[in-house]
Amino acid sequence: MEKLVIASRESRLAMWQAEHIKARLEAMYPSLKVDILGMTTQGDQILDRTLSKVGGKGLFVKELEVALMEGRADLAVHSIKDVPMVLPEGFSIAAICEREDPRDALVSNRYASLADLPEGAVVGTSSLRRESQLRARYPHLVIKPLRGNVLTRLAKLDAGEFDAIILAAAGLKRLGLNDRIRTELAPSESLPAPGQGALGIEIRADREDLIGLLTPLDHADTRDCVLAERSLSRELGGSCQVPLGGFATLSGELLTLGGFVAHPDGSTMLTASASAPREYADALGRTVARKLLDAGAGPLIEAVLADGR
Ligand SMILES: NCc1[nH]cc(CCC(=O)O)c1CC(=O)O
Repeated sequence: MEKLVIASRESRLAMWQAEHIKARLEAMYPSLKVDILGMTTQGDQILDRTLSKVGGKGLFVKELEVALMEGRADLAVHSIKDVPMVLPEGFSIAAICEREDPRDALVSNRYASLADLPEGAVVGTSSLRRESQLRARYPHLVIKPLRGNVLTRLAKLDAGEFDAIILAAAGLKRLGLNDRIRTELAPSESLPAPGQGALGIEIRADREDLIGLLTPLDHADTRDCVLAERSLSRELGGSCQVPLGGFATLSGELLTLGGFVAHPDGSTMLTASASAPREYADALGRTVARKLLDAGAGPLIEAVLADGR
């Protein structure tokens, strides 16, 4: 292989991520030339509605998959949290790379922590997961929708539309915007999204020629955590339409997964967790999902989906 093409969204964060993978590949394989094919996805274009209303995660990856299918690109670099839990037929994830900070972060020009936000303070987020957790723990706050890429969201905060916004710490850190983070939210306060902070490399399933090349980019600890988180989400029909979180950690060879499902208004919040040896990551996700379903997640999910329609 002399040349590889990476398909990427064109946002600053997506481009940073594609450049990062390009640099790692070129460092490993000095004779390899890597190009980046930037493209706009529907998820980048539709900005006036929340993701839960326009059909969710697939919107950020579909155009990239078409490029893979048509042979215009060899691999697609994604934030794995934007990748649907069930890939379309004919695609596979060849590597899950080492995770950046998985936590959510509070960004504000006035307040240093969630606890400092006064009654009626306006917090921007369009993630039902973030919204439900804020509403459950801080019912005195006003949550307003905020879409667009990371820089657009920061610009809206700076324009005074919000007292604070919640973003993934990983995106800010990758863009060198660490100094915008006022506090990282502990997972007990804002449980991250399945896969948050990790990159996934997608290829066409028939491109076995790429597997060996990409395997060194795979990070086993991250992969096992993310597999458990994604298995939980998949089992609950995970999409952006239902507030749901999943976060796994490794301690030695033991994987511990926590998850929640909530009503967007924060009135119901079901939580569950379990541990298992890391080789059972997928089963662990199903176990935690089962516990949530036993606690009533099924009817809750049905009700949330019915409200959204
Ligand atoms: N939903 C958009 C998205 N997809 C991935 C990230 C951040 C980087 C990551 O989680 O890897 C973001 C922005 C955000 O949630 O603030």
